[in-house]
Amino acid sequence: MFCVCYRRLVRAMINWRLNTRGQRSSLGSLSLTAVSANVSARPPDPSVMDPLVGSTARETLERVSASLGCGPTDAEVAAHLDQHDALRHLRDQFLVPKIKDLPPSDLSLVDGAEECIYLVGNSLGLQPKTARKYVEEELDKWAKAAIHGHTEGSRPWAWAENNIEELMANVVGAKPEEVALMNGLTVNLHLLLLSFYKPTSGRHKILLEEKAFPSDHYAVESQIRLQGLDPQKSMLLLSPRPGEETLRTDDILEAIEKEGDSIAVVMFSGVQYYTGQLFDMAAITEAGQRKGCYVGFDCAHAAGNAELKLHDWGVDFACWCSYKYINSGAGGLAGAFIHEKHRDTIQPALLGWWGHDLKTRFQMNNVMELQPGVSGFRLSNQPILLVCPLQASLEVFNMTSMQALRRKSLLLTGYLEYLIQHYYSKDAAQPHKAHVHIVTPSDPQQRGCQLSLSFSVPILKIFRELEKRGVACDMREPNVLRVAPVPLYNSFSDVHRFVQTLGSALTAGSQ
Ligand SMILES: Cc1ncc(COP(=O)(O)O)c(C=O)c1O
Ligand SMILES: Nc1c(O)cccc1C(=O)C[C@H](N)C(=O)O
Repeated sequence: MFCVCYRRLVRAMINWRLNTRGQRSSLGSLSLTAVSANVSARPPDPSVMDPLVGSTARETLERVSASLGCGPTDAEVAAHLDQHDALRHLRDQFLVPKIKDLPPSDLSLVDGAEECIYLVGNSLGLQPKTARKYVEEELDKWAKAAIHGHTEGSRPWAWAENNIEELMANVVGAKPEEVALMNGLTVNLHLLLLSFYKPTSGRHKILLEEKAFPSDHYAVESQIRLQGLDPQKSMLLLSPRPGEETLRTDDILEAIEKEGDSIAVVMFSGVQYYTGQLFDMAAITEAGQRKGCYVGFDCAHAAGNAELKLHDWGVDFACWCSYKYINSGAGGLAGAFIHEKHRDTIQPALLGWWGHDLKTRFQMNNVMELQPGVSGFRLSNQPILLVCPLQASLEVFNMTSMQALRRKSLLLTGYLEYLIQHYYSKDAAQPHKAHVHIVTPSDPQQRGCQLSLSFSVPILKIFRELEKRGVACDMREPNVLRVAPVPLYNSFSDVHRFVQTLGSALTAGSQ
């Protein structure tokens, strides 16, 4: 009985691979044609969209407004930038909630029929339109073919996640075999630390930011305890200089240089969740490895946001969730990366059958044939219902490139910064006027799309007033409002509407 099933499975795998090889390449060229058709119908104007051409976002905005005969803060500029945005069509791939459907909206203040101003893709990305279709396909398959779904259809459950690894690898700058899709982010961080954190008496520390995301902090703390060590002695927390809000790259590198001999693992975030600071991952990796440390990154806020080159930078390991910028839905399937240089040397501490070579996995002879690299870290079969929305989103990423998204992002976030500074900077002539301070670094190379804002008036009231007016953003204790215009689906008009709405919220919230 088993032999029959197993043979059928292997045959299905082989057939599937043979059939889809052709399909996938033709799909690839199809989608390319579709994208280039779109672009050629409405050619992008690089002098409008590329802030590098105009040097800075500010210069681009001033140039565009001069050509339109208006001021840089006028809504016409936003409309013009949207019109010339070569990625504009990607918004149509997502479901943007209407204001009336957001629970905190106050319909006496805003038109509920309008789309909300969604600036919280840094916490939960929007739903790709094809997500529901893909999930329904698998529910249908389960209903009609049940057990046969493991091997049948366009998304055989037994290896469905393998088929989207390449798409994910493109987003994080990795080779497909360096990426695994599995578990949640914190679970993956633990699995990776179990293999990379091998403390000795001399080299036992983990270096991380002082205000790392709580789950990362707890993961590191508990890994240190698991090794019988004291977090007080082995957890090295790096804070900004007194009076400063973000870390200087030089200070990070200096800490590594100074403490490196006792550091086992440098474990930073790619983009800091609270401040929005994008760390110089290449420089941190180089500095850490020069001192003999392993260097890993939590890319939760960097994946799908910044242009990552995990492979080229030689990062040892990384992990990320996929429900923020990668739009896979709450609790979506997370990612893990191990550089190919560790393919045969770094072993998983914990084993499960999904780490076994697919070709012989279902022979079930209890003799492990471990897949090399990160693939061997898989434990359980992957939840197909989580693979579906992730596939839907990665296919949208595949319609463009991280380079093109980043190019738009620089201008989009630069535009947000410009408008906030223009309207809401501290004004010595009006000391009682509420003002906004941008915590995120002003250097575009040191940030992704998020700006973290603090206020001269109580932040909670401002947040509530924004929410009433159809803005989705979030607040993080103690004192920032995070605003993230995501280049995949946000428009310049979203940013303009947000800044206008912020004016009303500041007035209402200051009373
Ligand atoms: C930086 C960072 N680390 C860890 C987590 C926790 O992720 P998860 O709950 O998916 O394990 C999050 C988000 O919730 C995060 O932003
Ligand atoms: N997953 C979340 C939840 O269920 C409730 C509140 C927040 C979250 C988040 O994912 C938070 C997110 N990682 C952040 O950067 O704040």
